[in-house]
Amino acid sequence: MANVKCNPDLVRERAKCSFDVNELIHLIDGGENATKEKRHFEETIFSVKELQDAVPEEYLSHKDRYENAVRKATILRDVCREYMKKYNYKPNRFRVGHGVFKDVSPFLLHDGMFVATIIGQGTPEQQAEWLPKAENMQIIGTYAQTELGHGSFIRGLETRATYDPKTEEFILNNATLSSFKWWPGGLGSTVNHCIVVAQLFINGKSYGIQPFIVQIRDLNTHKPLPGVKVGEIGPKMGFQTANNGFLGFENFRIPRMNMLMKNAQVLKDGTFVKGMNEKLTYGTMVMVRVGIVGDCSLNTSLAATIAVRYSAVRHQSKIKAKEPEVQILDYVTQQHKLFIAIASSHVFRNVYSWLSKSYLNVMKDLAQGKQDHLPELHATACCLKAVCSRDAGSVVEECRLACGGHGYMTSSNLPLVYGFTIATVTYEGEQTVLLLQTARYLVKAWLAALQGKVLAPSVSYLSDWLKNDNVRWQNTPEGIVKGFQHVAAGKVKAAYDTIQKYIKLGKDYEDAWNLASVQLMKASEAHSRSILCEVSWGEVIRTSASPNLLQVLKQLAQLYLVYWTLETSGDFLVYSNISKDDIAILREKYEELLAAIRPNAVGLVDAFDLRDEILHSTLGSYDGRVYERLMEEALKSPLNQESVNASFHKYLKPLMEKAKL
Ligand SMILES: CCCCCCCCCC/C=C\C/C=C/C(=O)SCCNC(=O)CCNC(=O)[C@H](O)C(C)(C)COP(=O)(O)OP(=O)(O)OC[C@H]1O[C@@H](n2cnc3c(N)ncnc32)[C@H](O)[C@@H]1OP(=O)(O)O
Ligand SMILES: Cc1cc2nc3c(=O)[nH]c(=O)nc-3n(C[C@H](O)[C@H](O)[C@H](O)COP(=O)(O)OP(=O)(O)OC[C@H]3O[C@@H](n4cnc5c(N)ncnc54)[C@H](O)[C@@H]3O)c2cc1C
Repeated sequence: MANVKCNPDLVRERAKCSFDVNELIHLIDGGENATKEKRHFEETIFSVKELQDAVPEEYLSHKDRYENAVRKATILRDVCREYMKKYNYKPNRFRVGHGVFKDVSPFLLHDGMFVATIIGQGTPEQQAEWLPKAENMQIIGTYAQTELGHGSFIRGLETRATYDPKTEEFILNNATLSSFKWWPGGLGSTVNHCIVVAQLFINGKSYGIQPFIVQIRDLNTHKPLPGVKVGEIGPKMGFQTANNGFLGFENFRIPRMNMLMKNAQVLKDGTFVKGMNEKLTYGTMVMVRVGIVGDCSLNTSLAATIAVRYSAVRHQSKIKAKEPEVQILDYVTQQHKLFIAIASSHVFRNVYSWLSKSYLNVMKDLAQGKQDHLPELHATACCLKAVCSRDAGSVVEECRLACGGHGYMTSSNLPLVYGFTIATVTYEGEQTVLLLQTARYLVKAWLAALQGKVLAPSVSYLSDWLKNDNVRWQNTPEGIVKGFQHVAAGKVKAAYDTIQKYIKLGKDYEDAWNLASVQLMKASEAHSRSILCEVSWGEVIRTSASPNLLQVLKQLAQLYLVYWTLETSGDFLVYSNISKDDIAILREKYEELLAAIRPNAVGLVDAFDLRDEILHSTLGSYDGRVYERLMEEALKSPLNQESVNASFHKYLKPLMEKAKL
């Protein structure tokens, strides 16, 4: 990239960077070798001509766009397969996926959830049967859980799987419209198999929801099998190429062994054998929630790279009347909008790495029959997924707005990035619903703290606070982290007390919970923020890097802490010993941090190492040829391929002539 002829502003920005950009790239990737491998893989993918679109896909019809996405998905699959064989390297398909599809792959659910569910929910025999076929694409699948009538409340799902011991089969039925599966990616026209989450019935008795692997289309003709009604749900706000679909069954029979039986089992005679914990059926969702935190880091880095590079190139208005128009990046308000995006991407990455480790540890425990840490993992994954996805959506939108009118252009790619980022707030558990799951855990933890019990590490601050809620405020990163814990503890206590108040007024527990649920949701958000702050600051101070880089990483981590303290200063005034003077000091600190980060802004986004082919942005390319690219892309519009459009003769001219009469 270094040899590309760049916009002079970007050249100047890069020259003043105080740290080694390559060092940060390697740190993010996990080592110099990992960067080399990543770059070699990406070079290979983006040199495949067939993966490059001649016409921007936004000009294609819905159908053509889908077909083009499937075409590219199959080529990408082949190239990856060959690459993996040749180099024994497991690539990150999600990252290059943004480049190849701009939006998302019609195979996203195959890779992200179908294969993962076979691994997580299948017995060794079932894995041996389906995993090789799924991994080498002999079968293509999705994860079909959500229905028209129910998404959040999965115990309310209506799709039925009724066991027939005579034939040793399950009979699938969707008797009502609301029971139709609705949303699964790839279901529309791509997949031939699904994980169907359905209510199990044996001898008229319900045994809760279970996962079943179901073939829905013929492998040769791709026609829906008899008894299957399947189709696509139509255009959405984003995810246009994900091929989301609907599905219903009528007396559709599948063999008994198609129920994934790692947890619960149905024996030949119809005996139901309970698993260790029925919530393990929800395991794929926990895994994906963890992954989404990582995805939030990537999505935020895409938007930050585009907006920061554009802000370095764009000149508008003046700070001093007699001086030239400034780079918009010099406006402190612009820095306020953008630097939190850079900082958030690092925070999400560090927290993702921490959460993934917890996830893997819990999976190891579960394999040995130990489930003590599962509730803590579930609660942590829920609130982090909810808060990170919401933050990522807000940050991406702020980056888009920070690009003014050009941020509204599809060719900036910011609208698309916003489309797939904001979807993460809803899928894999709607944000409020997940925050309230964490709140259940926090309320239990609070009760345990009141009873003097030892709490799990992520909530032990509740006991500390109970012992001493009068800690002197300190304007240091550690002091701020403590402050966030105080806010969270104060909010948990307030929400708990509110529940108790309603119960004393004669409400039953469930109604009291609902009445207190805004407070519960906010407590859960505060808990999540305290984890984000504690973990990210802890990761940064443990990072081994050169002094120059470490200084910049600490500035970013502090910026995150100070930004969120100021954003939620009302909470701090209520729940901690912060004073108005402390807030004034933090405001000053925040301004100092913006100024300190300013010279490194372009270097920092360069260190995300996102190739132009992944960014897909007229505003964010490495060379900063913003206006040239905007014009080049505009000229690709089909309306610019003719000097006079037919509508002139058909409609405009007659209109003007009528007006003359
Ligand atoms: C960098 C890598 C990137 C990778 C990215 C991944 C790529 C894939 C991305 C794909 C893109 C889009 C795909 C989208 C797919 C989907 O959306 S699939 C559908 C997802 N649906 C949901 O998430 C539904 C949300 N609802 C629920 O999860 C549950 O219904 C809910 C938890 C809200 C409630 O369940 P109930 O059974 O009603 O439980 P409840 O009574 O409230 O609680 C009982 C008890 O159980 C505990 N519990 C609940 N869930 C779990 C769990 N998963 N694990 C452990 N324990 C769980 C809960 O805490 C309660 O405990 P308590 O002790 O009684 O309090
Ligand atoms: C882009 C995208 C891709 C998707 N892909 C898939 C897929 O591949 N497979 C799949 O199975 N599903 C998929 N989904 C579905 C997704 O998982 C659900 O939409 C999601 O879980 C939310 O459920 P819902 O739509 O029923 O929302 P609802 O639950 O109806 O939410 C509506 C409102 O009700 C509120 N609400 C609901 N319950 C409660 C409660 N208990 N307490 C307080 N408030 C509540 C919510 O907070 C929200 O404000 C996808 C969705 C999207 C947007």
